[in-house]
Amino acid sequence: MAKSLGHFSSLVSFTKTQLSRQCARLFFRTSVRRTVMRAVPSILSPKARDFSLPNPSWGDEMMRLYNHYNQQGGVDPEGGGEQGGRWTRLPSYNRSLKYAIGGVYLSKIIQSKARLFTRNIQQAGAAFEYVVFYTNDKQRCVCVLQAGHLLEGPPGHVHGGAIATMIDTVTGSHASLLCAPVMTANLNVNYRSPIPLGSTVLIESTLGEQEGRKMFVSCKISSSDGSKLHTEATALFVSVGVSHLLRG
Ligand SMILES: CCCCCCCC(=O)SCCNC(=O)CCNC(=O)[C@H](O)C(C)(C)COP(=O)(O)OP(=O)(O)OC[C@H]1O[C@@H](n2cnc3c(N)ncnc32)[C@H](O)[C@@H]1OP(=O)(O)O
Repeated sequence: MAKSLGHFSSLVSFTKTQLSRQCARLFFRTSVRRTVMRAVPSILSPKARDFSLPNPSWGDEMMRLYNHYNQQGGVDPEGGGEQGGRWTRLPSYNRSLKYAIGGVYLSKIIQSKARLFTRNIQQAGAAFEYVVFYTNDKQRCVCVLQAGHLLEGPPGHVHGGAIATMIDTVTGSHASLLCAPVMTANLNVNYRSPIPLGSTVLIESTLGEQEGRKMFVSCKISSSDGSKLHTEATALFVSVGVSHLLRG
């Protein structure tokens, strides 16, 4: 009896060892497969996430203005006419590199941890929620911005640096539509009235003179109903070669 029990326990321990080896192999195989299956689409995927699409953090005013500009054939509220009167949404990625051909792949190779300043907060609605639209003739852009609680400067209001960041982003995106890549050479900001934290505002960018590689762009931020002027700015962008960016 004791002998047969001994046989039984050694059989159990043998089976256990075999089983654990099999399990380990299986686990290794499935986890490797899982890792590869997860990595492959992200490496091969030609699509980058577009951050300018609505998410649940967008409030009523943000959604109302998004729908207003996003409507097919939505017209310019200031009556820009047939040519400049229709708005097209500009996609927005977490690296400007992703706008380039093959940029999704390049962003995995070049400084893969780098992220666009305005698109690097994980929590939706906590910082910059925005969408940019441009007119067909590319003379004007409008950005609908919902300023989240992490952008505080003076109590209850948006930080001046965050405002300048959004002006640089909108005017820079505008200039890039016409002649990418560009770099900001000069930015002048006049703060006229504070922007309440959590509010939705309109950032309007208008193309000014173009002189060779130089592009002058003006910009204003107003309350979503247009009744209050918050900020005015002018910016100069200089178009640069890719080598200028790589030179650092
Ligand atoms: C999708 C998200 C978009 C976000 C967009 C964000 C854009 C950014 O924030 S870029 C980052 C901040 N900017 C920088 O770091 C730029 C640093 N500066 C530079 O790299 C260079 O000085 C640069 C590219 C601006 C100009 O250099 P370079 O290409 O050698 O041009 P350069 O020959 O000096 O000047 C070209 C013209 O611009 C004029 N210019 C250059 N800088 C300035 C300036 N600060 N003020 C006025 N004019 C200027 C020059 O006088 C010259 O004019 P002209 O042709 O009439 O003689």
